[in-house]
Amino acid sequence: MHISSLPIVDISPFTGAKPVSHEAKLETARAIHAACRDFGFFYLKGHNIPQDVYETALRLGHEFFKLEETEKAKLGIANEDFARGYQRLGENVTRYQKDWHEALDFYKPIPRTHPLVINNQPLRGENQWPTCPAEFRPFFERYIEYMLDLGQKVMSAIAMGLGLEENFFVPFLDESFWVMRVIGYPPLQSSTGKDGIGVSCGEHTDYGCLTFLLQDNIKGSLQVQMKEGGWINADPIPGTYVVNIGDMLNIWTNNIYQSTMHRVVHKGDTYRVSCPFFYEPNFETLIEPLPQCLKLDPVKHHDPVVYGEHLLRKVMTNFEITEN
Ligand SMILES: O=C(O)CCC(=O)C(=O)O
Ligand SMILES: [Fe+2]
Repeated sequence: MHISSLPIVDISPFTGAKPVSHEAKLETARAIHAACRDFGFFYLKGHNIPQDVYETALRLGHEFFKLEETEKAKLGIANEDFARGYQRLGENVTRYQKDWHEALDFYKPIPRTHPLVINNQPLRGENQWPTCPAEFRPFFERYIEYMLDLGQKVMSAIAMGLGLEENFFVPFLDESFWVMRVIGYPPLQSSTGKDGIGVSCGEHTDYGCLTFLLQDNIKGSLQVQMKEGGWINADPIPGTYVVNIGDMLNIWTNNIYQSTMHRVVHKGDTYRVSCPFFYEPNFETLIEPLPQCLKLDPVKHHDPVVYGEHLLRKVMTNFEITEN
C-alpha cells in the first residue's frame, strides 16, 4: 500500500469548553491510537490554539533571526548550561554532521536559588530570552502555557487509546520538563556534504513524549520515514499541528508505538522558521514498559530509564563545542 500522507486527528472532544459524551472521547482515542501505532506522526486539529497565537509564534521567530549575528550571539548557550540559548548555524550536530539551522532553545526554567541549580546539576537553570522583539518573552511564556495544557489533553486521549484511565499519565507529566525550540533554516545550498555539513536537521527520533510542531507554510522540508522505509513529506496543513511521539512513549508502550525517524531538508530560496514544543515527562520520572502494554507481548523490549538522564545523554551529543 502506498501512503502519501499522515492521518488527521480531531482532538476537540478533549479541548472543547462543553462536556462531551464518553463515546465521543473514545472515538478520538481510537483514532489517536491507530495514528500512533501505524505512523507515530499525525496532524492535530481541534486544538483550540487561536490562529493569531500560532501565527505570532512564527512571526517572532522570523524577527529574531533577522537580527545581527552579534545581537543573537549575546544569548549563546555557553553563557548558561550549554543547552539554553542561541545556537548559531552549524553548532547543532546530528550523527556527526552539522545541522544547517540556527535556533533558540528553552527548557522548563528552574530558579537560580533552587538547590539543583546551586549544585550545578546539568540542564537546570534559567532561560535566555531575547529582549528584541520586546514581545518575544511575554508572548512565548503564554504560548508555553497553551502547549502544556494541550499536551496534557492529548496524553489523556492517548491513555484512553491504550485502554488506561484518562488521567493515567498525569503523575508522570505534571511537572513536565518541557523543551521549546524556535528554529531558523536558511535554504540548503551546495554546502551540503562539505565541511561536515549535513542537511537542515539530520534524521532523528524525538527524545520524550509528544512533539507539537508549528512550521512555516512551505512544502517538502519536513520529511518522515514510513515503517516500510520510504520517506514522505509532512507538509503543513493550515490550522493543524504536526504531532509526533518520542522515545519515552516508545518505551512506555513496549514498542506498540514507535518514535518515528524524521529530518528536515530545506531547499528552495526562502528562510524557513519552525517552532517545535516538546511535551515531556517530569525530569525524574522512571519510564519502563507499562504492565498494560505487556499483555500483548510480555517480552520487555526496553530497560527502565529516567527521562532526565536520557535527555542529558542526547543533549550532550548534540553540540560540537567550538571556540568563538
Ligand atoms: O523544523 C522541523 O520541522 C522539525 C524539527 C525537529 O524535528 C526537531 O527539532 O526535533
Ligand atoms: Fe524532531
